[in-house]
Amino acid sequence: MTDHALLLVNLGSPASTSVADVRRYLNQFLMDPYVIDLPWPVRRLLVSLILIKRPEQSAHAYASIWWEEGSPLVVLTRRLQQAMGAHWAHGPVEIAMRYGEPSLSTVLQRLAGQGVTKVTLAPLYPQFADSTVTTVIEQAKAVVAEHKLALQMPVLRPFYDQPLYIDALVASARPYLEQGFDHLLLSFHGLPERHLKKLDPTGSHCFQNADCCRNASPEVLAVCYRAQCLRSAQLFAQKMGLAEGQWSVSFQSRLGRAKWIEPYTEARLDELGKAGVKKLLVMCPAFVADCIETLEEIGDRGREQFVEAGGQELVLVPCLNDHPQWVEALTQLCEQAG
Ligand SMILES: C=CC1=C(C)c2cc3[nH]c(cc4nc(cc5[nH]c(cc1n2)c(C)c5CCC(=O)O)C(CCC(=O)O)=C4C)c(C)c3C=C
Ligand SMILES: [Fe+2]
Ligand SMILES: [Fe+2]
Repeated sequence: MTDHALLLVNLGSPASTSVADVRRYLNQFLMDPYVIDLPWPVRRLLVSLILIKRPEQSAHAYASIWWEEGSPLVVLTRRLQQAMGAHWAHGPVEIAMRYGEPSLSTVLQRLAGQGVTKVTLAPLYPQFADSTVTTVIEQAKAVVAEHKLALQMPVLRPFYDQPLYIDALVASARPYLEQGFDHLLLSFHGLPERHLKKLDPTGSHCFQNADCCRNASPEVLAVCYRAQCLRSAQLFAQKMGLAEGQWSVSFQSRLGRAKWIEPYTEARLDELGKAGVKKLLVMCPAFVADCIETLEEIGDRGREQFVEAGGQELVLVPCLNDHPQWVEALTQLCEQAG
C-alpha cells in the first residue's frame, strides 16, 4: 500500500533571518488565537506592540544560530523525514510547518493530488498544549474542509509518557550524562498560566497549591501541559537512574508580562550557578528538534548567564533530532496512531 502518508508537523521558522521575514513569521505565529488567546482586537494591539522591537531582536538571535542549509528546526525536521522514509512502508513521509513553509495547506493538497487517501498527522510535540497540538489539528482539518480533500486523517496524540519516547530520550542523553555532571536541568518550553487554567476540567485544580501538577487526576493530566512535562521528567529520571536532587525541572521562553508557569529557567540558571553547581547539563525534552529556543536561548544566552552566576560549564544535550532510536520510536508511535 502506498496511499497512506505520514505527515510530520513542526512549529516552523522564518524564511530567512531578515527582519522583514522574521516580522512576517512572528505576525502569523502570534496572531494564531491558540497562541495568544485573547479577543482579536486585543490580540492585534498586543502583537502590533510586540512587532515594534521583537523582529529585530529575534532576527539577530536567528542569525546567530542559522545554518547554511537554513533554519536548524526545519533542516533537522527534514533529516528526521529522510530517516523515517526508510521505516514507514505505507506511503510518502512529508513534513509541514504550522507557521511559514512548507505550509500544511500546500502539503495536504499535494498529497491528495497524488492519490493519497490517508494521512497520519503527527504534531511533533510530546506534551499537549492548545498552542502547539490543537492549532495543528484544527489547521489541518480546516485545509481538508476548505479544499474538500478526500483524506482520512488519524492523529498522533501527545506521547509524553510513552516508553518509546522516554527510552529514546534516555538513549540520546546517556552519552552526555555518562561524562559526569553536577546537576541536570530539564528545561521545557513555558506557557502562560492562563492557558492551563482555561483547560482545567475540574475548574478548581490548577494552581490551587504548589504541587497541583504532581497530584493531577487522569482527567487533568490528559490536558495539563505542566503536569505532562513533570511526568516526562519523572519517567526520564527514573529510567536514567537519577537520584532526587541530581535533577530539576524549569520552563523557558517566556514572552510578555503575563504570569507563565514556574519555575522559570532563567531563575534556575542563576540559582544553580550561585549554589556552587560547576558543570550543568541542560536537556529540553519538549522540543524534538533543536531550534532557536535550545541553541540560542539555552546554548548561548543561558550558558552566559550560568557562568556569570558562578557556574563553570553548561552542556546543552541535543534534542532527539534524527537519533536512530527516536526514528524507530516515532515510526512505531505513528503506526499505532493509525
Ligand atoms: C515545545 C512546545 C512549544 C510551546 C508550548 C510553545 C508555546 C509558545 N511559544 C510562544 C512564543 C514563541 N515561541 C517561539 C519559538 C518556538 N517555540 C517552539 C515551541 C513551543 N512554543 C519552538 C519549537 C520554537 C522555535 C522556532 C524556530 O524557528 O526555531 C518564538 C519565536 C522565537 C522568538 O522570537 O523568541 C516565539 C515568539 C508563545 C507565545 C507560546 C504560548 C502561548
Ligand atoms: Fe514557542
Ligand atoms: Fe497543575
